[in-house]
Amino acid sequence: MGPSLARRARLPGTAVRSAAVSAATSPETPPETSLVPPDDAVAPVRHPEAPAPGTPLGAHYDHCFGCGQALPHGLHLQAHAGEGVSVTAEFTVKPQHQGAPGLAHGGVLTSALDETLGSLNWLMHSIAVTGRLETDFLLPVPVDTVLHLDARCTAVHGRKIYSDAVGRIGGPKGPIAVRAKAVFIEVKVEHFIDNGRKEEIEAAMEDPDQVRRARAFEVNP
Ligand SMILES: CCCCC/C=C\C/C=C\C/C=C\C/C=C\CCCC(=O)SCCNC(=O)CCNC(=O)[C@H](O)C(C)(C)COP(=O)(O)OP(=O)(O)OC[C@H]1O[C@@H](n2cnc3c(N)ncnc32)[C@H](O)[C@@H]1OP(=O)(O)O
Repeated sequence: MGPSLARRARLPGTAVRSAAVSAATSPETPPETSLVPPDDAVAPVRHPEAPAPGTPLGAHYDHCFGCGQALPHGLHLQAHAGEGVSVTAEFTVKPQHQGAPGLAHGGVLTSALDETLGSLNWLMHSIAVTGRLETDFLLPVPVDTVLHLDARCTAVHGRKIYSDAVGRIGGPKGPIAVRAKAVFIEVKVEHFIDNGRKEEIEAAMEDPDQVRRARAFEVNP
């Protein structure tokens, strides 16, 4: 075996001499938004027409990697409305979700958290995209495990929606294997229409169910 990368002699011309750039001060990257809501944030409000607790939320888009049924290798996550602005969801780790042998990939687990947190916005009839998401991985999650997810919205500040989630293994009351905090940013439906690839957007706009699902969230009371 050759020397480790740390001990290997540097190749000519590979030294990086540029000054350290702080993400917080670079004009190209705005500073990170804190995951802690500001003091003047308000409590989230459940929309009066939000589905009753226990109701399955269904997929927002059939080809969504998280909740869609059309992708064979997707997560096929099933979320249910909870009390207030909370949801529960289940995701079964499949062999195609492995990172290390027999264990779920961390990015896949983060996707499951992201999807669950994203579905909270439905209960407020708000369309929002993930702005920031931080995950803690506390236990390894083997293939075939059912991850029991529980998410709630904690605060809203302007277009920023603060939420957190945990994922338990060994049952809905089992130990926490993953947890996350997120800030979602409310957007108009045009966010998708203007930015999505043309062929998928056209197909979505030709699907009356998809248009209904997207438009239903546009008008807040
Ligand atoms: C008819 C066909 C329609 C088809 C549509 C189909 C279905 C639609 C329905 C529902 C689907 C909705 C979501 C999907 C649900 C679940 C999936 C999981 C969720 C995801 O996986 S989703 C993908 C990953 N996600 C992105 O792809 C975002 C990329 N990004 C951007 O598109 C922009 O970056 C954006 C829009 C985020 C902001 O841009 P912007 O210009 O609108 O915002 P702006 O600068 O005005 O900031 C306003 C305030 O947000 C703060 N802020 C801004 N950016 C932030 C950040 N990143 N983190 C934390 N805070 C942030 C500022 O600090 C300011 O805060 P303050 O007001 O306090 O100053």
